[in-house]
Amino acid sequence: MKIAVVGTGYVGLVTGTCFAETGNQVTCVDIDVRKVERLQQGDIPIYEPGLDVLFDRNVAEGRLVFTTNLAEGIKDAQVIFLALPTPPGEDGSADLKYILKVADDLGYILETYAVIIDKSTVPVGTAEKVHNAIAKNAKVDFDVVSNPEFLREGVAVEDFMKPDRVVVGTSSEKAKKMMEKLYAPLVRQGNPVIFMDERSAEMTKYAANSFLAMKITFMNEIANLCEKVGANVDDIRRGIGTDSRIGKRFLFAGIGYGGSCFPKDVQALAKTSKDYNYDFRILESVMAVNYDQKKKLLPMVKNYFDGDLKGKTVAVWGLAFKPYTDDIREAPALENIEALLEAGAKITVYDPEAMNNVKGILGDKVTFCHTPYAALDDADALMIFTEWPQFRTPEFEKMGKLLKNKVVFDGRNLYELDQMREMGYTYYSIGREVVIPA
Ligand SMILES: NC(=O)C1=CN([C@@H]2O[C@H](COP(=O)(O)OP(=O)(O)OC[C@H]3O[C@@H](n4cnc5c(N)ncnc54)[C@H](O)[C@@H]3O)[C@@H](O)[C@H]2O)C=CC1
Ligand SMILES: O=C(O)[C@H]1O[C@H](OP(=O)(O)OP(=O)(O)OC[C@H]2O[C@@H](n3ccc(=O)[nH]c3=O)[C@H](O)[C@@H]2O)[C@H](O)[C@@H](O)[C@@H]1O
Repeated sequence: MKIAVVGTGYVGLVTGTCFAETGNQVTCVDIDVRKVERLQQGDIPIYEPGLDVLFDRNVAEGRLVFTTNLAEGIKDAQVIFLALPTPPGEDGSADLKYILKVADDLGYILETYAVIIDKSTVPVGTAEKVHNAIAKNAKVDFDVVSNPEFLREGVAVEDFMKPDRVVVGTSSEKAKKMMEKLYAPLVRQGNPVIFMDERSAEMTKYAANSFLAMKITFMNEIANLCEKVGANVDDIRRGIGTDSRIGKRFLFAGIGYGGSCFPKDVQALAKTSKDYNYDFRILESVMAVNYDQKKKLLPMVKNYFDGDLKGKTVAVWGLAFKPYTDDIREAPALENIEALLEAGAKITVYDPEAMNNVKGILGDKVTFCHTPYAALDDADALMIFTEWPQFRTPEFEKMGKLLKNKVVFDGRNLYELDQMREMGYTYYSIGREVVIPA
């Protein structure tokens, strides 16, 4: 099939590359001239494990090309994906200006029937808005389909190629046939496509992200209670996750959810509820709890230093909002670093992938280090915000020699309590007893 993908951010690039990999001819369009130049030179602007191999192969074999020209990019395309940003507007609703602008342009330039696919996360009713925006000027027949994306950063290729499910919202038989053909290679491998109407598909995406955010938040609240009652949240996770009705995944208590999607999507669903005069109380709680959770370790650090962080050096491990990505959008580490700087602390940081992205924001306000151990040298404490695998089994003796105080504030529960006790560390984590050396 001939496919156009408009927007080559995370989702656009993965969508385009994966559909090229399944034998389609894909043109990716972006207005960011520098990004397109980089892509044309074979340089991927994001860090996403496994994407490079597919990208290189499909570029080399001519199935994946890039342009800044929308008319050129969509020419003869049977399907046109819109993988454009939907950032939160001032009132929390998803801002549709990027999508509606492209929809408007498409009306003028569509030359043959095409299925326009909303891949972005968009509120209920958007397919209709996109349809109307195109229809204003369209001279040919077209359909608008909702096909939300469920991939996770860091495992995006795997999620895209072997999805738990593909959701397609359409009321057009013609578009349905096209979507069946498009996803046939995935269906043949046993990955189901679930068809429904457009509004239900749009809601499915928000329901999925909000449910997962709620699941994490529930565990964070259990963790906070565990600290008070003297229980261990990791045991609770194992104890309830084995119940197949609950499931093992997304039960890890921590420093709050971040990233470019959960925070904005929970907020957007709350706004949709308000617009329809529905008081979605759970969502309000999820947002409030997560706001506090992100700053949870700060009082512990302040308390440890008797309320005064002036002149103290805090080493930070992990900047990305989660491992296997360089994405720092809504990353808990950033908020914490800003607060620590404000309190007068000095910061040394290490992250295997995200430091370049943070340099543009924090500049020389923090010291960027080339190894996790370099960040510890002469630091007064260590804080951990991202569970990169390399932080899981560090050389504790070496760490103890580099740190001025053997104290760790761990937002991801990476270490066993007994292990830290034996090593003589003071160890604060989430939803577990504080380890204080005898
Ligand atoms: N990042 C993720 O893991 C996931 C994101 N989503 C959703 O997918 C959508 C896109 O997200 P990301 O890929 O992260 O966004 P992004 O912000 O990384 O990329 C969007 C791209 O669109 C381009 N763009 C903006 N206006 C344009 C125009 N008029 N013509 C052509 N290109 C234009 C930008 O230059 C940028 O390269 C959002 O709605 C998001 O909620 C859904 C699932 C996963
Ligand atoms: O709409 C989106 O953009 C995507 O949002 C999330 O994917 P992503 O943001 O890449 O990352 P997740 O792995 O879901 O993690 C989100 C946040 O939750 C946190 N988290 C996750 C799991 C957990 O058990 N505990 C926990 O605190 C992570 O640390 C991270 O900050 C969803 O998992 C994807 O299905 C969805 O497509």
